[in-house]
Amino acid sequence: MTTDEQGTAHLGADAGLEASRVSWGVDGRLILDGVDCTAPPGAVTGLLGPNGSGKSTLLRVIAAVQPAGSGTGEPGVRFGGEDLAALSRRRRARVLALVEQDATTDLPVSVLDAVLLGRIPHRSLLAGDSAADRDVAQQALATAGALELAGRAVATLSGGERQRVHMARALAQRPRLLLLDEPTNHLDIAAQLHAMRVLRSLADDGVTVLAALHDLNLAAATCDHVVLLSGGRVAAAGAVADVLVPEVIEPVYGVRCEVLTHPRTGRPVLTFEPRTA
Ligand SMILES: Nc1ncnc2c1ncn2[C@@H]1O[C@H](COP(=O)(O)OP(=O)(O)OP(=O)(O)O)[C@@H](O)[C@H]1O
Repeated sequence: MTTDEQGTAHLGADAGLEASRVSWGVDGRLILDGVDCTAPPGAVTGLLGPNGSGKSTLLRVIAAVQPAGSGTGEPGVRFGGEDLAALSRRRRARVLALVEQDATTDLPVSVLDAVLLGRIPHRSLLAGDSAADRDVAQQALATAGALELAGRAVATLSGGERQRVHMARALAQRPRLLLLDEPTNHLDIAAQLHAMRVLRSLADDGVTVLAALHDLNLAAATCDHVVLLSGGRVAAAGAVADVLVPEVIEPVYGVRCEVLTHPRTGRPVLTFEPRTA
């Protein structure tokens, strides 16, 4: 692994994510059952699935917030060829950032200070924030559309404003692997599109992006690849046009689904009805 002057970690040239046969259980219940999940560099990969299908759990296992349980075979999460769980916490935090669903920040800190937390893995242990760290944090706030919030107390922010700050904190970390759990939660439609444009631009810069999303149309419009979970297993994975089809979506979500083609982009547009209709 090499590191540039901003402290960004660079693993091997092929720095994609490969999670193999990931299993995780609690209280005797298997929540993830032998999940394979890949996310290539330079792409936005959507992690889809109904409520409770295991999306958050998988992101937490990939981020090594939760240790992978013992499955069959040799379960593991590799990024750029390296075993993420084997890296030290500090080294891992220089490689990946996780934006958790409804992450709360109860600390009485300003938005700028919260975003500066993303710089901690990049500076020496006893050093405070440098001017360069502050620049990176300001840039991250601007990219996330939250620069005007910099002086506010995090505790006073609305749900959508907090979501932007969490994104900014992750951007300030300058990760090579960005994991996001419902990054468009609480965001209005313009802010959702902005957030997805930010992810696209990061992917264009070579960052590997894996985002759990509920909105299948947002995934259809913006993702390159999708991994669809159902009951802790992978129901389907691949290109958007191959996975977001009625034969796959209807049994997993228990709805009727039709797929149209967007007249301008050519991407799929999905419509849904209850199965009984
Ligand atoms: N620590 C835990 N203890 C008990 N059950 C858990 C724990 N963590 C997750 N689960 C259960 O595992 C299942 C998968 O949860 P997870 O949060 O990963 O799903 P999800 O796909 O992210 O759901 P959602 O779309 O509703 O956010 C759920 O049934 C959840 O209740």
